[in-house]
Amino acid sequence: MIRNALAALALPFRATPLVAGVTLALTVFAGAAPAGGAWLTMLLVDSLTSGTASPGRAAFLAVASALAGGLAIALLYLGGHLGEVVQQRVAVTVESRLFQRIATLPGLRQLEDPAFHDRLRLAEQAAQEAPGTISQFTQEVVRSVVLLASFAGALLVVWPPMTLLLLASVVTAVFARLATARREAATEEAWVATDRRRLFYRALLTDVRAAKEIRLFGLGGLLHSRMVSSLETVSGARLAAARRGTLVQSGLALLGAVVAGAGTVVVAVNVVSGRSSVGDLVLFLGAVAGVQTGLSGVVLQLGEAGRAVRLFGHYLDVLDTRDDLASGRETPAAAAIELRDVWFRYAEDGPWVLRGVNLTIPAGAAVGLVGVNGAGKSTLVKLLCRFYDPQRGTITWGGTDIRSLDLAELRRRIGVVFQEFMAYDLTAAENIGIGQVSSRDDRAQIVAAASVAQISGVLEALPDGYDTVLSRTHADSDERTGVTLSGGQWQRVALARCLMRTDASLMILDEPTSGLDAEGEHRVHDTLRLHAEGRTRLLISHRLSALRGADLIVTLVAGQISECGSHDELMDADGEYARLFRLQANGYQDARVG
Ligand SMILES: Nc1ncnc2c1ncn2[C@@H]1O[C@H](COP(=O)(O)OP(=O)(O)OP(=O)(O)O)[C@@H](O)[C@H]1O
Repeated sequence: MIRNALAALALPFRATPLVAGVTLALTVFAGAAPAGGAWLTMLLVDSLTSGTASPGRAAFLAVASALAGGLAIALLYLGGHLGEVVQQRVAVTVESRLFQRIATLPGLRQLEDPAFHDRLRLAEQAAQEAPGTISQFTQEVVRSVVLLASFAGALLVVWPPMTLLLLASVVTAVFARLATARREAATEEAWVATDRRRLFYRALLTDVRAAKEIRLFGLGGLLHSRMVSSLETVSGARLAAARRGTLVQSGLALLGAVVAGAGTVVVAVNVVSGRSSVGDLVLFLGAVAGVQTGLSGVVLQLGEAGRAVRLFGHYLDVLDTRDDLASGRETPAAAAIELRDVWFRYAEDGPWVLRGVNLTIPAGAAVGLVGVNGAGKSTLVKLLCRFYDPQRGTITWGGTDIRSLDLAELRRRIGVVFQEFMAYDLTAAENIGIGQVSSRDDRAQIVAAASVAQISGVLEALPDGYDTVLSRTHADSDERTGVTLSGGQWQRVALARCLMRTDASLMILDEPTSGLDAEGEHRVHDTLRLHAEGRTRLLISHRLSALRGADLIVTLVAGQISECGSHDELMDADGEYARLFRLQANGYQDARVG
C-alpha cells in the first residue's frame, strides 16, 4: 500500500514537475488563508468589544479579514485549475506506460492468462481513475494539513484540550475511512472476473462478426440475461460495501458533532466567567467549522483515494510484468531450420501438444505440413515465430538456437498468413502496408504486393480505391462508411500483407487457401512459387492437392511426425498421407460423377 501510494504521489512530479510544484505551493497558501482570516476576525471582534479600537484600525482589520477570505477562495480555484492540468498530464503518462508495457510483451503467455486479464482490467481502471483521484486527494490533504495546523495553533491559544480532542476525532475518522476503502477495493478485486464476463457478453452483443450467429441461433436473450446477471451480482456487492461505508461515515459525523458541541459549551462558559474573550469564541467557532469542513472533504475523499491507491498496485504490477521470453542478440541467417526433439504444451499441467518433433526445413525449400484438426500444425508455426519456447528440445536457424537470436530480428525474417489472420478496420492500403510497418506509406510496394496476391483489381474498384476503409462499423475521417470484403478477398489482403515482408526468408501460410475458390487456390500457389522462389516456405493446408508440388511433405499426427517425404514417396509408402490424399481425391471424383 505504501509502495503504491508513494509511486502514485510521485507521478505528478514526473509528468509535469513545474506545474505540480506551483500547484503544491498554491495549495499550501490556500490552506493557511482561512486561519489567517479567522485570526483577523478575532482581533476585529476583540478590539470592537473592548472599545479600544480606532475607526482606522477597525476598518483595516475588517478589510484584511475579508481579503484573506477572498484570497482563500481565489487560490482554491487557481489551484483547482492547475490540479486539472496536472491530472490530464498524469492521465496521459499513466495510460501510455500501461499500454506500452502490453505492446512490448514479447510472447503470448500473459495475454492468454485469464488472471493477467483480470489484473489488466483493474490496472486500466486504475489508469483512468487513480491519477485524478490521487492528485485531487493530494491537493486536499496538503490544504487540510496546513489548515488543520494553522487552526490547531489558533485553538491552542484559546483552549488547548480542544486541539487534542479534535485531533483524536480526526485520527479515528481517517482510520475508519481507510478500512472502508480497503473493503471497497477488495470488493472490486473479488468481482473483477464476473465483471470481465459482463464485458465479454456486452461486447458480443455489439460485435458485428458475432451478429449473424447470435441472430440465427437466437442467442440474444441468453447473452443479455447472462450480461445482466453478472451486472446485478457486481452491483449488489458494490452496494453492500457502500452501505457499510455510509454507516461508518454517519457514526463519525455524530462523533465530530459531539466533540464540537462539548468544546463550544466549555469556551462559552469561559467567556461568561471572563476567562476568555468574545473574540476567542469567534476564533474557536471558526476553527471548529473550518477544521471539520476541511477534514470532512479529506475523509470523504480518503475512501476514493484509498481505493485508487490499492487499484494502482495492479497498475504497477502490470508495469512490472516480466517478459515471458528473453531476446538473444545474434542475427538470424537465411539457412536451414531444424527442430530437435521439440516438446511443447500450453500449460504446465496440460497435455503435450508437440511430442518429440524432429524436423529439418531446408533453406529455400517448400515444405507442406499436413495433419488432422488439432494435430499441432499451428502450434508448430507459433514456436517458429517464437511466441513460446518449447519446454524441451531446440529449434535452430542455421545452427543457432532461436533463443540466442534477436527476437525482433527473427520476426522480421518471417512472413506469416496466420490461420486466424486479422481483418483490421483500416483502409485497404493500411491493411496491406502494415505487413512492413516501415513501408506502410509506400503505395507502389503496397500495390505490387496486392497484385501478386491478385486482389489489386478488387481494391482499385472500391469507392475510394486503396483508401477505402475496410470496415462496416468504422467510418473514415470524412464519416464515409467503409465496405466489407468477402472471406476469400480478405485472405488475399492478408496474403498481400505477408508479401510486404520483402526481407522475409521464411514464409508461412497457415491454411492460406481455405477461403479461396479452386481456381484462385491454383493461382495463389503458382504465384507463390514464382514470387517466393529462393525463400523457405512452410505451407499448411487441408487440401492436400495444394501441397502436391512441395519439395517435402510432413505429416503430423497427435503432435508427432509420422511421415516425411515428397508426394510420390509418401504415396508409395501408402501411409496416413496416402490415405488422406485418396480420401480427398475420391471425394472430388465422386463430386464430379454426382
Ligand atoms: N492457445 C492455446 N492454449 C491452449 N491450448 C491450445 C492453444 N492453441 C491450441 N491449443 C491446443 O493445441 C492443440 C493443437 O492445436 P493446433 O491449433 O496447433 O492444431 P492444428 O493442427 O493447427 O489444427 P487445425 O487443423 O484445426 O488448425 C489443440 O488440442 C488445441 O486445443
